[in-house]
Amino acid sequence: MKNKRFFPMFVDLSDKKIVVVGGGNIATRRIKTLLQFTRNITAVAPKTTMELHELGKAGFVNLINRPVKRSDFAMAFMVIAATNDWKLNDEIYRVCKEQGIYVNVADDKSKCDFYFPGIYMQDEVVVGITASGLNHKKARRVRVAIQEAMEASDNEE
Ligand SMILES: C[C@@]1(CC(=O)O)C2=NC(=C\c3[nH]c(c(CCC(=O)O)c3CC(=O)O)Cc3[nH]c(c(CC(=O)O)c3CCC(=O)O)/C=C3\N/C(=C\2)[C@@H](CCC(=O)O)[C@]3(C)CC(=O)O)/[C@H]1CCC(=O)O
Ligand SMILES: NC(=O)c1ccc[n+]([C@@H]2O[C@H](COP(=O)([O-])OP(=O)(O)OC[C@H]3O[C@@H](n4cnc5c(N)ncnc54)[C@H](O)[C@@H]3O)[C@@H](O)[C@H]2O)c1
Repeated sequence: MKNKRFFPMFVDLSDKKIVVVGGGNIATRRIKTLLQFTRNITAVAPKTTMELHELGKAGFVNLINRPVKRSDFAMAFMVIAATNDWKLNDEIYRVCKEQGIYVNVADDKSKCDFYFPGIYMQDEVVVGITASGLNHKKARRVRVAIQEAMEASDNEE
């Protein structure tokens, strides 16, 4: 093991403010995942994917179309830095650490208070898989294996 193990905390996000910085493919994918847990998401980016633009227009996400500002993090519980500018991602990391906000920097696993897991959900069951930041392909493989096993056992019933 060349990395720390993170505790799998299952947390109620529905009443907490989440700020996603960036509006590209990664931000869009993570916002779609988070929408299964909360509608309290603010995304800040000068440019967004069409899909995120539509989610903003439909009112699922509070979309702010401009470069991020420090004040965007006020009252945030969790921040995801998913811009294509590593210096900006690093600055977001430092601001969040100063303010005690949980932060995930999508291009640097050493700057994550939490990792994004591979997720599978079925009714009341929520499966979250991490490979401790060492192997996202393995996290995906394990998630798919569990998903297939659960679906196969349903079909047997
Ligand atoms: C599980 C999953 C959840 C999700 O993202 O939804 C996830 N990554 C997934 C996919 C994926 N990731 C990457 C690609 C691009 C193609 C490729 O390279 O293959 C693809 C494939 C794709 O995009 O399709 C590239 C990548 N990922 C990270 C870095 C930076 C670094 O390692 O430092 C870079 C290089 C970025 C760069 O180039 O700068 C970092 C992280 N990615 C994590 C999670 C965290 C814990 C990982 C672990 O458990 O080990 C961690 C550590 C932190 C975090 O981001 O939370 C999801 C699979 C879900 C599923 O299918 O079930
Ligand atoms: N963790 C993972 O699983 C994973 C996977 C692939 C890539 N990445 C990393 O995630 C990051 C984003 O990747 P992508 O493919 O979504 O990039 P992208 O180029 O599609 O999107 C970048 C976004 O950043 C926004 N941005 C730029 N400057 C900004 C500013 N000042 N304020 C707010 N937003 C700003 C842009 O408007 C754009 O929406 C990259 O650093 C990439 O290396 C992470």
